[in-house]
Amino acid sequence: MDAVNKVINEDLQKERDKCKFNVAELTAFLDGGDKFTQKRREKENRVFSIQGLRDAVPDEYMSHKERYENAVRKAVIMHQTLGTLEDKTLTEYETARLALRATTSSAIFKENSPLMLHYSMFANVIEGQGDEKQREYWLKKINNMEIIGTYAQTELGHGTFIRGLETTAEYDPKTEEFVLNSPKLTAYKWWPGGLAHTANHCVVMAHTYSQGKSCGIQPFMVQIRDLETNMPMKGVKLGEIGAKLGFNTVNNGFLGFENHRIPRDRMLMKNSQILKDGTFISSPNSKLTYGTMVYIRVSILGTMANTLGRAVTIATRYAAVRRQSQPKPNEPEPQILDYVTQQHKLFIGIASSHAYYISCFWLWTLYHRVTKELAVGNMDNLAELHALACCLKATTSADAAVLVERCRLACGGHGYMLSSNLPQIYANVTAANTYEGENTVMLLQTARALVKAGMQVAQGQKVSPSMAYLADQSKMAKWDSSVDGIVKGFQKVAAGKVAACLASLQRHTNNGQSAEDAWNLTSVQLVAASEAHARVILLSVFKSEMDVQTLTLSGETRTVLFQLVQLYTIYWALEKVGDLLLPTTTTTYSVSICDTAMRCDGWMDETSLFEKSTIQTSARTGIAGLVLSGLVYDSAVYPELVHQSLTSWPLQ
Ligand SMILES: CCCCCCCCC/C=C/C(=O)SCCNC(=O)CCNC(=O)[C@H](O)C(C)(C)COP(=O)(O)OP(=O)(O)OC[C@H]1O[C@@H](n2cnc3c(N)ncnc32)[C@H](O)[C@@H]1OP(=O)(O)O
Ligand SMILES: Cc1cc2nc3c(=O)[nH]c(=O)nc-3n(C[C@H](O)[C@H](O)[C@H](O)COP(=O)(O)OP(=O)(O)OC[C@H]3O[C@@H](n4cnc5c(N)ncnc54)[C@H](O)[C@@H]3O)c2cc1C
Repeated sequence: MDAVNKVINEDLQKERDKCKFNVAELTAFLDGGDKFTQKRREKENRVFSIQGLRDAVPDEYMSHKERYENAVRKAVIMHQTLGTLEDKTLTEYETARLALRATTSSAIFKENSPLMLHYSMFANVIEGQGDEKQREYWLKKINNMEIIGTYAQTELGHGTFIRGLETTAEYDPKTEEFVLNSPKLTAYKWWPGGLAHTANHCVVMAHTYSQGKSCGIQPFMVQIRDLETNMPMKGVKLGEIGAKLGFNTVNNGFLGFENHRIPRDRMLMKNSQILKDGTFISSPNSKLTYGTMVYIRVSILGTMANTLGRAVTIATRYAAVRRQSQPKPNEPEPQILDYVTQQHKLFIGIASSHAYYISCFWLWTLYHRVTKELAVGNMDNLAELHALACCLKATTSADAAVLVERCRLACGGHGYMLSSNLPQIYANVTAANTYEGENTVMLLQTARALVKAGMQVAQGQKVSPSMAYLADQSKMAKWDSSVDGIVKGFQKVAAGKVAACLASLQRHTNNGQSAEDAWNLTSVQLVAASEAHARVILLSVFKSEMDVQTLTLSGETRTVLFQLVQLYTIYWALEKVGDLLLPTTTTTYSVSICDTAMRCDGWMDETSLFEKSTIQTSARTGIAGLVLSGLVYDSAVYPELVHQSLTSWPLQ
C-alpha cells in the first residue's frame, strides 16, 4: 500500500505544477506564521508516524463496541503523544489557532474521539465557571488526565430550552450538600459525549434550589464513576444512547440521579454562590453560566473551516485525476475538473473554507477581548459576542453541510464509498447544525439583537459595531458589482429584512396578537434577517481582513486570496439575487413594491397581502418587483452579474 502512495498521479502533479502562488506562504498565512506551520507539521508528523494509530481493519467493518474500544485505544496513544508536544509558550489564542488547523484528531478518529468533550468543553467550563480555588484544584487533574470529564447539560426532554432543564440540585444546609435527582425520565441527561463509559466526572447543569427557592440553572462538578473500578457511583445511572448518523466513537451517553449527594463546594461558584447556610448569591448576569457554549460556537467556525477544507481537498484532487466523457470527438477524456459545472460545485467550497478560517480568527479575537472584559465585570460587549457567535455558528455549519454533501456528489459513485471518507465528514459536519445550539434557535437569538438594534436605530441611538450598518440610510442609486459594492447590497438586504420584521411585529401586535405570538408569526422572517446579517459579517470580514492581513504577502498569493474573496462574494450575490434585486432602504419601500406587484399581478388583494408566508411573498414579489420596480437596479445588471461570476473564477 505504501508503495502506491509514493507515486503521485501525473494529472495531479500537472495541476500542482500549474499553481501560480506560493503554497508555503499561503499555508503559513493560514497557520498564523511559519513558526505555527512548523509546530503543526511537527505535531502531525509525530502522530501520523505512530503505527499503533492505524486501524487493523477499517473501522466501518467493526462492531459498535469494537469501534469504541479501538477509539479509546487510539485516544490513549494520542494523549501520550500530544501531551509531550504541549507547548506552554503559546498563548491561549495561539493554542486554539494551532488546534483548529491541526488535522491530527480528524485523521485518526473518523467519528471523533471519546475524549472530545474532555478536551473541548470540560476543561473550558471549569475555566469559565469555577472560582479560583476550584480552577486551581480541578484544572490540574483535568490536564494530566487524573480525571476524564464531559459537559452534561442536554436532557431527554430538553436540549434547546436550558431554563426548562429538569435535573434538580437541592441544597441541604444540615449536611452542607446538594442532593441531585432526575425526577422524571425526561430529566435524564442525554447526549453528552463520553458520558456512557469514558467519563468519570462531568459538569452537570441542574435546576438548583435552596431555602425552598429556585436559584436557576447552575453548574456542578460531579464524580459519576469510581476511579478504581470505573463503576457508577451510588445513586448514579449511566449508559450509551446508541448508534447515530455519526459521532459513533464519541460514546454519547445518558445519566440519571437518584438522591446522589455531593459536597457544597462542587457547585462551580465563579458567577453564583450558595453559602453554607443556603443563602444564594446570584450572578451579575445569569447568562454567564452559558459561557462555555459561546466558546464552542466560536470554535465551530474553525471546525467548519477545517472539515470543509478536508472534504473539498478530497473532491478537488479527485476531480484532477478522474477523466470522464468525450465532449470533443477524437480527443482523450478530459479531467472532470475541466468541466465548469465541476468548478462551480467545488471552488465555492475552497473559498468558504478560507472565509470561515478568517471569520473564526476574527471572532476569536472578539471572544478573548470580551472574556477579559467580563473578568473585570464589564458586560458591555457580551450581547454582541453572543449574537455574532449564534448567527455565524448557524450559518457556517449550515453552509458547510451543504458544501460537504456537494463534494461527495461531485465524486460520483466513489464519493458514496465510505473509503472516500466524505460520508463520515458529512455526518460530522451536519451534527454541528444541531449541537451547541440548534441552528434555527441560534438564528432567532441573533434576531432578538437585530430587532433591538433596529428599534435603537429608529430612536437615533448607537448600536453595536457589527450592526452599525442598520443606521445607514443612504440610498443605493446604482448596482456596484465590486466586492465592497456587493457587501453594501447585502447590508441593504439585511437592513430591509430587519425593518420588515419590525413592521410585521408591529402589525401583528396592532392586530391584537401578544408579543410572543407576534414573534412566532414573524419567526420565518426573523430567521431570514438573521441569516442575512450573518452574510454581511462573513462577506465583510473576509474582505476587510484580507485587505489588512495580506499586505506582506507576495503578489501571486494576494491575487489568489482576493480571487477567493471575489468568488465567495459573487457566489452569494447569485445565491441571494432575489433579495439583492429587491433590497429595501425602508419597510415602506418594500411594502410599496410588494403592494404594487401584488395588485398589478392581481395575485391577491391588499387585505391578504401579509397573510401569505413571507417566503412566498418575497419570492413572487422578487420576480414581480424586478419587472415593476426598475427603480433599484435596472434589470440589465443581472446578466452582468452572471457573466462576471463566470469570467472571474480562477479557471487555470
Ligand atoms: C473545538 C471544538 C469542536 C466542537 C466540539 C463540540 C462537539 C459537540 C458537543 C456538543 C455539546 C453540546 O451540544 S452542549 C449543549 C448545547 N446546548 C445549547 O446550546 C442550548 C441552546 N439554548 C440556549 O443557549 C438557550 O436556551 C437560549 C436559546 C439562548 C435561550 O436561553 P434563555 O431562555 O435563558 O434566554 P432568552 O430568554 O432567550 O434570552 C434572554 C437574554 O439572554 C441573552 N442570552 C442568551 N444566551 C446568552 C449567552 N450565551 N450569552 C449572552 N447572552 C445570552 C439573550 O440574548 C437575551 O438577551 P435580551 O434579548 O437582551 O433579553
Ligand atoms: C452529535 C451531537 C453531540 C452532542 N453532544 C452534546 C454534549 O456533549 N453535551 C450536551 O449537553 N448536549 C449535547 N448534544 C445535544 C445538543 O446540544 C442538542 O441536541 C441541541 O441543543 C438541540 O436540542 P434538542 O435536541 O432538544 O432539539 P430541540 O430543541 O427539541 O429542537 C427540535 C426542533 O425544535 C425547534 N425549536 C426548538 N426550540 C425552538 C424555539 N424556541 N423556536 C423555534 N424553534 C424551536 C428547533 O429549531 C428544531 O427544529 C449533542 C447533540 C448532537 C447531535
